[in-house]
Amino acid sequence: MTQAVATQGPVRVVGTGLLGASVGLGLATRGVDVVLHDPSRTALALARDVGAGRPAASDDAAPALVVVAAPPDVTADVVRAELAAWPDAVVTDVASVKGYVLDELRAAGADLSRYVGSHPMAGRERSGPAAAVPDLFVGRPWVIADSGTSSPQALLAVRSLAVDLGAIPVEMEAAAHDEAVALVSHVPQVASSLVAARLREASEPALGLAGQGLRDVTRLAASDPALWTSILAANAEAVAAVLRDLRTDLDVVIEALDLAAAATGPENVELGALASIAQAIGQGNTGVARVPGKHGGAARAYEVVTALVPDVPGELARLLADVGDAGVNLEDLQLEHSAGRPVGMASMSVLPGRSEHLEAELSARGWRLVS
Ligand SMILES: NC(=O)C1=CN([C@@H]2O[C@H](COP(=O)(O)OP(=O)(O)OC[C@H]3O[C@@H](n4cnc5c(N)ncnc54)[C@H](O)[C@@H]3O)[C@@H](O)[C@H]2O)C=CC1
Ligand SMILES: O=C(O)C(=O)Cc1ccc(O)cc1
Repeated sequence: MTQAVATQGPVRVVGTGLLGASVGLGLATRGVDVVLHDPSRTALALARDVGAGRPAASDDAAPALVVVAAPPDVTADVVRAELAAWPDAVVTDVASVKGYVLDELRAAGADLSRYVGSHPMAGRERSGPAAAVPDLFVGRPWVIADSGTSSPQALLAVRSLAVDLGAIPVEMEAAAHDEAVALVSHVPQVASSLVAARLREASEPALGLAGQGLRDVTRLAASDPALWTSILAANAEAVAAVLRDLRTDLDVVIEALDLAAAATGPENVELGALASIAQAIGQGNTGVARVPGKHGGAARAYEVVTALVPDVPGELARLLADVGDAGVNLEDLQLEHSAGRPVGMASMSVLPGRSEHLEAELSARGWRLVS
């Protein structure tokens, strides 16, 4: 049985890569008629194959809604062409930058009453339709950016799209959106890439020491360079402003480290240098505590129970079943593989006060715990 949705088909998805195919797949799964278009014949055929919809044909009914999911640098041109081709359709785009697209549309004199910018804050490090998933947007914020003259009907259509795909609509002006994503998405991407780039010539023994910390910091570094160049260039001013502040902070730490390196011991380090290092780390503590946790609420302090999991099929499932049998709800789970060892570490976050009970239950079932 398909869920009841408010979105009216046909929905036309233009650009059938990761985002477009995920939108198509999510809608098609919920019973909405989706037609697809992409200049890449392979991307189009792959999107069809993953179930994102059917390729557009000349005798198709006019779409009620068009979703443009092309790279940011071509988005405004594509939105403009779609507004012109379908005079009764609402057109939205999912580009990661909103001001740039809106400015170009305004300059071109597009009909902005039928256009609403949007941005689902959900993605993956992989591109293309083969990486599409129908539930990509579930529980994620989806920014709705009024063009300034978007009609209430257009705003409602895009809001419904977000809700039908399981996302949480968040209304925000384009400029405020761009400053926000510079800080929470675009600069983290640059930082992750730059840290990972330092590893290019690392020796094998050095890499063998890598733990979850490096994996956490470099996860985004696997992203597509072409797409991210387009995103960063379209949000250049806001991203560069945050990077300048980051450079100032980096310079303070480098200077303090140079002073520490020049001293013969901690007591001889020039006054204030160690405090600068502690302050940088401490300010990071303050910042990370502000990152919203699961379900969009404030970050919660969980207790963590870590178990060793033999690298054998079925062992992780057995561990999770034992956690369930112990009557404990997992709030989060992280897996770490030790390089060259046939064992992994499963770090399970549980609500405060539940770790002692879980540890006792897992020990009784023969699990080795790491304290
Ligand atoms: N990848 C991510 O995690 C997220 C990406 N976005 C935004 O979604 C949009 C699409 O990104 P992805 O799906 O990740 O990229 P992708 O590379 O997987 O797909 C982009 C698709 O656009 C097509 N395309 C290129 N030029 C086109 C044109 N002129 N007209 C129509 N289609 C064209 C390409 O053939 C390709 O199939 C971008 O604007 C990006 O900023 C938004 C949220 C998350
Ligand atoms: O993986 C993550 O944490 C992301 O932040 C993914 C992402 C990438 C690009 C966007 O425009 C929005 C979301």
